[in-house]
Amino acid sequence: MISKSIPLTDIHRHLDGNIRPATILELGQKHNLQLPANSLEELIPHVRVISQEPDLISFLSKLDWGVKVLADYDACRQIAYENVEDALNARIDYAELRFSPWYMAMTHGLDPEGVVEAVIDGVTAGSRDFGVKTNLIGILSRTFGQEACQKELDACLAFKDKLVAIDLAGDELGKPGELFVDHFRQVRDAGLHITVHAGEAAGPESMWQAIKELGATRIGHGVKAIYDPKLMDYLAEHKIGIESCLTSNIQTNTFPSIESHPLKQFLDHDVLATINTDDPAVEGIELPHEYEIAAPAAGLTKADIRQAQENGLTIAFLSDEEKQALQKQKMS
Ligand SMILES: O=c1[nH]cnc2c1ncn2[C@@H]1O[C@H](CO)[C@@H](O)[C@H]1O
Ligand SMILES: [Zn+2]
Repeated sequence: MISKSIPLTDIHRHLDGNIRPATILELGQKHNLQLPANSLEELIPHVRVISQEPDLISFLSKLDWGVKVLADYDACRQIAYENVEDALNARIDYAELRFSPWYMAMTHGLDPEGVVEAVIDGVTAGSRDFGVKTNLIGILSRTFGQEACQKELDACLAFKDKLVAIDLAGDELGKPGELFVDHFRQVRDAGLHITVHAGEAAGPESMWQAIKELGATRIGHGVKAIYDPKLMDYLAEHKIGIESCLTSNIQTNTFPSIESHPLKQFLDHDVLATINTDDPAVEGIELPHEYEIAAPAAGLTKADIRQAQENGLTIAFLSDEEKQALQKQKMS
């Protein structure tokens, strides 16, 4: 139920949450690192969510082995490149790939700026070789605190012309947005777009804060808005985009089941909500699964799914000309 006449976008996709298990094994062996298993079959349960995790933090721990094998800049370049090939295999026309330089750098003491450069290199080469249009979003991993976030922000801003936006991700409950007001003032000064993970583990107040104090024009997940009618109205009226990730929200136990997911309520309320993956390799899904299996299970009609696909292009961090060019390609 992916419409062939509308560009397929994935605008919430963590590049460092999408490291292939086979690559984790390969890089671990290449760099003589201690892994929890020596075969793919045994490694999978350590790097992939098998059913539902108790909470967001347990879910996020499944991403850790992926970044622990990033022993040098070549490894960062390789996983960035493979991410674009994965996007092609998922039939994606345009991907916004996001990554946290600090999270990727910290295990092996890499320089976050070197990580940003390597990711840009890998994604640029991948886009050229696989023909998928991409943009990059730098992540501040709130989990590691204000100082680490300032370091990764500095690394991102050193390459600000190669990024379209900055995001705040990680432990939303433990590290609230209030701690990052100064960081996002710098992002606004640099002229980058802002999207923030909010209303996932915390409530609607976290989304208000992201919009009003951090300057977010898009929100990652944002599902808790359904408990605040004023916020639902505000999102629709001010065209704040919602980056929904259905399977992720079940695996993090944000919602108990796919049937209870509120994406349809957003669409019925004329909020610009979209369908995305989040961390595909960790979740064991890809974008077609979200469109063809998860979305119908969440109660979306064919028309709803089409609307969500259209919204993806509408809220993408692209110029009008770039959007038209993508649309034109689908028509030819
Ligand atoms: O669903 C999510 N919610 C919040 N943070 C996330 C999610 N998925 C990944 N990360 C966070 O993003 C950074 C890596 O790109 C890491 O900080 C990881 O914990
Ligand atoms: Zn995310």
